[in-house]
Amino acid sequence: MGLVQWLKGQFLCQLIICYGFLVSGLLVNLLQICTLPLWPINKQLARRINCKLGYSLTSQSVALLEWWSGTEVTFYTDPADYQFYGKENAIIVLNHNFEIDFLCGWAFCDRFGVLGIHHILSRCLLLKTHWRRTSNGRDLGNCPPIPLKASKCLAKKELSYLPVIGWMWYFLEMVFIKRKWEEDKRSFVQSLQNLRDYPENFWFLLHCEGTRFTEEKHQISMEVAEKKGLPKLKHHLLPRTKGFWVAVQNLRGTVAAVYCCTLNFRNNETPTLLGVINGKKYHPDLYIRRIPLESVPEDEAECSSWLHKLYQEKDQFQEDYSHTGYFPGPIVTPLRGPWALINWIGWTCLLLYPLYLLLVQLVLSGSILTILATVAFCSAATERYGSVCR
Ligand SMILES: CC/C=C\C/C=C\C/C=C\C/C=C\C/C=C\C/C=C\CCC(=O)SCCNC(=O)CCNC(=O)[C@H](O)C(C)(C)COP(=O)(O)OP(=O)(O)OC[C@H]1O[C@@H](n2cnc3c(N)ncnc32)[C@H](O)[C@@H]1OP(=O)(O)O
Ligand SMILES: CCCCCCCCCCCCCCCC(=O)OC[C@@H](O)COP(=O)(O)O
Repeated sequence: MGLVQWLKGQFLCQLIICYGFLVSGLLVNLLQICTLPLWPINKQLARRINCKLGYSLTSQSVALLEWWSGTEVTFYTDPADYQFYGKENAIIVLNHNFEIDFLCGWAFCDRFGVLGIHHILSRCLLLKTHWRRTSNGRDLGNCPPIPLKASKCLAKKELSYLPVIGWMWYFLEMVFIKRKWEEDKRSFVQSLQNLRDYPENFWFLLHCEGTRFTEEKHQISMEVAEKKGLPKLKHHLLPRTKGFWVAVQNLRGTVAAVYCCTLNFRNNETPTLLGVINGKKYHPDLYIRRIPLESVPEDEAECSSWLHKLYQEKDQFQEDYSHTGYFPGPIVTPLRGPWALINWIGWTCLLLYPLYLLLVQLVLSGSILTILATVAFCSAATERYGSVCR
């Protein structure tokens, strides 16, 4: 095992990563709260600032996935569709089987600039074009318009209470639901309507299955499929169609396409967040199909059948993948930008400095007892953590 791989497995390194994420997250939350007075004055500016703040947090987990654990998503898609990615608003329909599917989603977003900021930095720092100054919606600088992007999702209400991530999503105008239609319908429609004048291009993620796949849930949902006379699915739960239909209806004219995304991992890997933090490399494959929104029926019943048919196709892709290890279509490799890593290193350096001062103070305090107690605590924690991970 190389030194770098050994370091990745060390509790102290992982503790530093989690410390950095949590403290920078709370700082981001605080800065987001500071934007509150701006909302009534200049809502679009407040939204843009929140997107950038969101990027500085979310991209840390992309850096963790791609640079720390070395996991790279392999993208399968039709090259004719590829040209649209990152340049239009879209609804993303994704299977929900893996603990780190959201991380792979963010990595996908980042490759196409939909996570937040890197296009601006690329242009301003790498290509040396002028900073885009906007006023009354016009470009005043002489660089071409820069696409500004954001990722959104439909998530269960409980996630909005999570410190750091949930609070950040609140400011990013994620759509939260209680998964009880009667209670959700008003706020769901309102949240979708709010996205109609969102100043950034966005991708809106919908897990139509409504919950993560387990064998037990699969069995129950296939009983529902049987009662409804629908073909059984092997790799997916039966999709809930109401949320998809409402999203499509409310985002028509705003969103150009549905991206049907099917994610799987090679060699039957069962990836975990802890594994990623431990520096374990996984092998995700993501198949993306672009379906123009006009081909999704407007009528609720027809839209429902359309979605069921889509899931039957997705199920077939997964079945073929389980035999061949491949999705259809050529592999495309969008470039990995350096910004997620630069942002992560920046935060880590900034937040490690107070820790370093604390350490110096500890050593200078000269108290052997305190130093020994600290070393003993760290060793015990490392040992305990090591036995949990093994
Ligand atoms: C690799 C990634 C690629 C791309 C990613 C790209 C971009 C990423 C972008 C952004 C990322 C940003 C952040 C993401 C990060 C992390 C967060 C990720 C996910 C969050 C996870 C979640 O929270 S998932 C849970 C929330 N989502 C949903 O629930 C959506 C699906 N549900 C619905 O749409 C529902 O319709 C509803 C919730 C809106 C309403 O549900 P309700 O039940 O009240 O009404 P319905 O009409 O839908 O249901 C009643 C009908 O259902 C039938 N029924 C009963 N039991 C079942 C069953 N087990 N399965 C299926 N159907 C069932 C029942 O019979 C009723 O049928 P009727 O015919 O009588 O209507
Ligand atoms: C640099 C360190 C980075 C550390 C990264 C940590 C990031 C934590 C982000 C948490 C994001 C939470 C996303 C959770 C998705 C989720 O919650 O899925 C489950 C639900 O669908 C189904 O729930 P249910 O139906 O109730 O079982």
